[in-house]
Amino acid sequence: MADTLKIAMPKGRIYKKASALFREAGLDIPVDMDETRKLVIPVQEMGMEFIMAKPVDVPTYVEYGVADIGIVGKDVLMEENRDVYELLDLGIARCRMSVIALPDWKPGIQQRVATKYPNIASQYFREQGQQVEVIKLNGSIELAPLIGLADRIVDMVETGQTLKENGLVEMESIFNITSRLIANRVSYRMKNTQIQSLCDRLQEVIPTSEVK
Ligand SMILES: Nc1ncnc2c1ncn2[C@@H]1O[C@H](COP(=O)(O)OP(=O)(O)OP(=O)(O)O)[C@@H](O)[C@H]1O
Ligand SMILES: O=P(O)(O)OC[C@H]1O[C@H](OP(=O)(O)OP(=O)(O)O)[C@H](O)[C@@H]1O
Repeated sequence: MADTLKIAMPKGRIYKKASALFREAGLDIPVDMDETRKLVIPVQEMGMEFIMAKPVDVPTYVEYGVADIGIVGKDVLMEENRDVYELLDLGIARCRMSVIALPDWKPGIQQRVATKYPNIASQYFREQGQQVEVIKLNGSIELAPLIGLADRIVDMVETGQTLKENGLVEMESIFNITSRLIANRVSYRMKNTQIQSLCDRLQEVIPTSEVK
């Protein structure tokens, strides 16, 4: 009997899409799992165990090896910069990281940028040769330029509805985002057969047009 394969699953919007992908791959995931408050959930199939995590914490659990593998957005992966293997682009939860401002924005001397992603934003503006003060927020980022906390924001855009409803414009798209399957470096060697078999099954159901 193989060891349990521990998977850090992000609660929220990625979980819904990831569990649908697992089911498409023929893995027997109970449909209502996102409605339970249970945080460690055994899944019979392939001897898996789901660890229901806050999305931003997934790379931490995987780096420390308390989860063998995990599912996480490319945005979090880049921001957290943890020592993990990136195994697979799952092509789900597609959106983009962008610089956003009010339509009348003009470059000024003292620029403030609000974001949930201070590392990504700082690196981006450094590469652009722009000196900005980065302010970390935890949600409703679009509020910042509306109420004068910041001149610009760095945030995700999917449908563009949030921008439209708040009269904001996308100045530049920085990179595209999809969810990724990541692995702990030791687990990848020790549980390679199980991990590879899961990757193979998932790969069969990721539409090629979705993979970037
Ligand atoms: N509007 C969106 N469209 C598509 N994918 C998105 C969108 N917003 C976020 N994502 C992706 O989903 C991931 C998780 O987002 P979600 O909103 O579920 O978590 P969160 O905001 O980090 O969680 P919490 O609400 O617990 O703070 C993001 O890291 C990103 O990869
Ligand atoms: O282009 P759209 O389809 O409108 O999606 C983009 C919005 O979705 C995310 O917010 P989320 O729903 O995670 O809420 P948050 O403000 O709490 O981060 C993101 O931060 C944008 O605000």
